[in-house]
Amino acid sequence: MKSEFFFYPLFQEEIDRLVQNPGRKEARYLVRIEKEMVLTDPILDLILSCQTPGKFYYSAKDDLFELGGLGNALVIEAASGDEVLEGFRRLWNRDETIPVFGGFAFDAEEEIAPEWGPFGRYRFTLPLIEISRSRKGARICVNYINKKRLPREQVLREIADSLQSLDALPRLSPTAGQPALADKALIPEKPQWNRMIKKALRTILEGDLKKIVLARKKVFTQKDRWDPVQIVAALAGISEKSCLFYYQIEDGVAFLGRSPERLFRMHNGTLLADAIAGTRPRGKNPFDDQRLEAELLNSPKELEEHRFVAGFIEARMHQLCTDVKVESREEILKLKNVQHIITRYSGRSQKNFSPLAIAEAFHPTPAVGGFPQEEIRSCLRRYEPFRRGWYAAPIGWMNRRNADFAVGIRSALVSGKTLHIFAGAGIVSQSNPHAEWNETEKKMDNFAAILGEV
Ligand SMILES: C=C(O[C@@H]1C=C(C(=O)O)C=C[C@H]1O)C(=O)O
Ligand SMILES: [Mg+2]
Repeated sequence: MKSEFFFYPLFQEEIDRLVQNPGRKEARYLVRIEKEMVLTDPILDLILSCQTPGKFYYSAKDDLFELGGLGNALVIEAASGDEVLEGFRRLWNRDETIPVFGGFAFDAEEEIAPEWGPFGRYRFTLPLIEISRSRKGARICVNYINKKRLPREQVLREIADSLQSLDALPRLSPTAGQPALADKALIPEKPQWNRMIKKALRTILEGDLKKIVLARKKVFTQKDRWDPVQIVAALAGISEKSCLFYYQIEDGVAFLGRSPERLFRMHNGTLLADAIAGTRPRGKNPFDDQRLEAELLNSPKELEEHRFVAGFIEARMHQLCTDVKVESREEILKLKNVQHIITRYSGRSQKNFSPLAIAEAFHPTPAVGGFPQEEIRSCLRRYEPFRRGWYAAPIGWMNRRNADFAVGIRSALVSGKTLHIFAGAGIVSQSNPHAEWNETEKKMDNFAAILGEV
């Protein structure tokens, strides 16, 4: 992972050229220098090896686009989506294709739990260094927001300084070895989970709600701080078609995961969305795996769970799009430890909705909230013994028109000495508390393997 990649030499020539040809004296609001490049190192390795406190990485499940960021040019922390869009208005007036990375809390009305404090309600970052890779190739950019309206020469000097400071940082390699665990807490414990599920089943029986997705978490405490780099590097090594996301806000504070679920992708007016719900473990051998697949695709309980999601996504697609197509219906999605039922949709976005407004229209889908959507947040506030923070909420990148957001599941929050690992399960009328517990256990297996948990 150790990388010998240096940023200043890449931009030095261009910076010198701009200094020598000042043109106008005042710099613009956004100073951005872009470079196409041949990149041999994986973007994730570059991001992880650099010891700057703020950084992120995102790769979509179909590998169409990868984005990494180091440092902060502009961070918008906000209480609403509108505030976020207002925060990036000037940036996108200058160039609407510039991507920013971030997300928002599962329940933006809820009080923020202390461990989620640095993430806040909505948070998006325009990085100092932006590295991306698409089918067209790799590109590296440096961004500077000239809030103080400094003269151009000074801005260029500041850019050069920050690049040199990045280059001067010692390069990180992830720490090796097993963690020295001091404590492991299950929130809730199994008996409380059983009570929670039974309560949800009563609510469903009474007919108020039809599906409630309930979550639990494991909190691992170590004597020393967790190394989020070690965890995300291990997640990246899993071969599986899923989104990889990493959002580090401060040293040792990061939200990361390997999510099979794309909330949506918006690209030149085409909207793609997945409905994923209904679960079985992977089999011990191909024969066993096939048996479990058949069981999943024929189970009325799993199909019911899935169809609440598919029906909801389909309805939303019709509100947002024309030409709505079901690309595939009720197929199997195989992951490392589990398999799900997946239905895929596409459509043409019919209005000028911002990607953030689309994310808010979908979230929370019945895959992670429940059905009907309207009452679910207040219901979860009453049922779950912890606050979800950003777990199961949209996370990804957007510019003014395009976006790719994952649903932040199969995820963990690293916060100093504590590591929170999350998983939920869709409760429907035929759910059984014990089976749903086992399902969530399986969904945490990626992390269990990393932690060497038995
Ligand atoms: C809520 C999670 O996953 C969701 C719940 C599923 C289910 O209950 O079958 C399957 C996939 C996701 O829609 C999670 O992984 O935390
Ligand atoms: Mg389920």
